[in-house]
Amino acid sequence: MSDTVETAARTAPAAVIVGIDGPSGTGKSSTSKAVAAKLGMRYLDTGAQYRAITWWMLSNGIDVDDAAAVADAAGKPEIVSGTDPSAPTIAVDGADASGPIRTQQVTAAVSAVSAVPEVRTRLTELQRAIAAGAPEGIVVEGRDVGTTVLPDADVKIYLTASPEARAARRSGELKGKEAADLAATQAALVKRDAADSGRKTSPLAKAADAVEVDTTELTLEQVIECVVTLVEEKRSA
Ligand SMILES: Nc1ncnc2c1ncn2[C@@H]1O[C@H](COP(=O)(O)OP(=O)(O)OP(=O)(O)O)[C@@H](O)[C@H]1O
Ligand SMILES: Nc1ccn([C@H]2C[C@H](O)[C@@H](COP(=O)(O)O)O2)c(=O)n1
Repeated sequence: MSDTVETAARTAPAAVIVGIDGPSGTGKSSTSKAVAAKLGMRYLDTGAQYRAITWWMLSNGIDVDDAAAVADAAGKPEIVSGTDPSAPTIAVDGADASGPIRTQQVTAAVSAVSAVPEVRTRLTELQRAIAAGAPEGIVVEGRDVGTTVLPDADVKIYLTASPEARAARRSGELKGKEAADLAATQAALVKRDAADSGRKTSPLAKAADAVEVDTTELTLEQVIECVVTLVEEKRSA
């Protein structure tokens, strides 16, 4: 090995794999993107993949409450995630799906689709392949990353926040009439958490070895700093 190559090998940061899980509105996406961007890592939003497959089911007339029909179709759409944290992308059968996957219709249907084991098997395989192909390291966010997708992740974080704080954050993103209905936002959020935590296959859960961070009283910057510190400690260990 030449001196230059040897020095590079010694100084290059290890390819750390980070899993960030937690309920809706706890700050997973904002934190994961910022941490990945700061540390030169890739970023994967697994929720966007569940939303993408749900959008495809709805667009193709599949009854999302018919688990057998969803299971039969689970292998059909091609889902491609772009993992640049400053411009993450999601495409279904070659079409940009980043807008359509954020509609209320998709949000209301995604828990039913993501409870179907065939859907989870398909997307878990995809997520593992993406993580394995990231030599820079990757921050993967979702609901079951630490427990199921990447149980050997180097750093596992479980974000929480009170339902009131999460609803207020979500309402802040909405405009006009929607923003006024804080109670409805909170109720929808709590309902989705219950469905995600209560499903049989790979429910939303904190991994035994995850670090829990309650973000209720923290600014986003404080949460990012906390996670960056944990990842840097792991990288230099
Ligand atoms: N610690 C925080 N303090 C205040 N606002 C925050 C904090 N963390 C995130 N937010 C804001 O809350 C909103 C939801 O954050 P984000 O989308 O990152 O959550 P999430 O956990 O990924 O949600 P979901 O699972 O529904 O996608 C965003 O508007 C974000 O800017
Ligand atoms: N690893 C994951 C990620 C997401 N889901 C499901 C459950 C969520 O309600 C939905 C949307 O996720 P969000 O965009 O709100 O992060 O996708 C899951 O089951 N497993």
